[in-house]
Amino acid sequence: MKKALTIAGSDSSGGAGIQADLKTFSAHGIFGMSVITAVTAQNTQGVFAVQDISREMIAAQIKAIFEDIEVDGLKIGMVSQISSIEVIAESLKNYSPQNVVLDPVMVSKSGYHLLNPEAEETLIRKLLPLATVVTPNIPEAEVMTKMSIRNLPQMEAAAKIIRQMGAKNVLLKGGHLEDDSIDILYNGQGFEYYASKRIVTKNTHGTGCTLSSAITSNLALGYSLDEAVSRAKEYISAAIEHSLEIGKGVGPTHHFYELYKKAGMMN
Ligand SMILES: Nc1ncnc2c1ncn2[C@@H]1O[C@H](COP(=O)(O)OP(=O)(O)O)[C@@H](O)[C@H]1O
Ligand SMILES: Cc1ncc(COP(=O)(O)OP(=O)(O)O)c(N)n1
Repeated sequence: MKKALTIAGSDSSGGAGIQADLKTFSAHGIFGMSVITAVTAQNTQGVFAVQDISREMIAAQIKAIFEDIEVDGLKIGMVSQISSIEVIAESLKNYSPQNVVLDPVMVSKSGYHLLNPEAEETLIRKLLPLATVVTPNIPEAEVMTKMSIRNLPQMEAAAKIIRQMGAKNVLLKGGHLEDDSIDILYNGQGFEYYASKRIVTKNTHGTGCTLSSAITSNLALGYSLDEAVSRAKEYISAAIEHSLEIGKGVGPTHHFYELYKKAGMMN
C-alpha cells in the first residue's frame, strides 16, 4: 500500500487542513499520516483561535515517521510561523522526500491569516525549493509575485515568476477568478491547462487542501505530474459538485462514497 504524509494544520470542523487531507488520501486508497503544525479552532463561519505546535514537537513527528516508514508522497499545507517553516525545512533535508506538493496556505476564505505575513518570505525561500509542485491560489500568487492577477495571461506571467523563485513546477489555481475555473501548470518550458465549469455553490471550504492532497495521492501512486493534476482536478470538481450544506457558513467539499470508489478504482 502506498503511504502519504501531510504536514499541515488541524481544522476542527473537518473541512480543510489535516482532516481534508486524510479523507482525500483514504479515497485514493493511500495510507495517510500526519505531522500537525498548528491546531485551529474553526468552523464554516471562520477561524477563532490558533495554537502553534512547538518546533521540537514538529521535528519529533517528522523524525518518528521518516525513521520508520517509507513516504511515497508528501503534502505541506498550513504552516503558520517562521520557526515552524525552518524546522520543517531542516528536518526534511535529512530525508530527501520525493513527490512533495507545497500548498502555500496564507489566508482562509473567511479572511484569517493562517500564515503570519512576516513568514511569507521564509516560506518562499525555505520550502519552495523542496517542492515538486507548488499550488498557490490567486491571492497567494499575488502576494508571492506582488502583481495583480485578473486573467489568464496574468496567471501565466505569475506562474513564470513563481517558478523562478525556486519551485520545479507551479500549479496556479483559478478558483478565485469569476469565469470558468481554470488551473494552469508551468514546468519551465510550457503550460498545461485544466479547465472545469464553475460550480455555483457557496460551499467551497477546503478546496485547496483537497486538490493538493489529491495531487499528492496520485503522485504517490506513480502518475506523472500532468496525470496527477488532471485526476485531482476531476476529484475536486466532483467533491465541490456534491459539497455539503453543513454549518451556517461556507460548507465543506464532500468525499462521498462514489468518489472513493472512482478514485480507488482508477488506481
Ligand atoms: N466554484 C468552483 N467550481 C469549480 N471548481 C472550483 C470552484 N472553486 C474552486 N475550484 C477549484 O478548486 C481548486 C482549488 O482552488 P481555489 O479555490 O482557487 O483554491 P483555495 O481553496 O486554495 O483558495 C482548483 O482546482 C479550482 O479550480
Ligand atoms: C488548518 C487549515 N489549513 C488550511 C486551510 C485553508 O484551506 P483551503 O483549502 O484553502 O480552504 P479555505 O479555508 O480557504 O476555505 C484552513 N482553512 N485550515
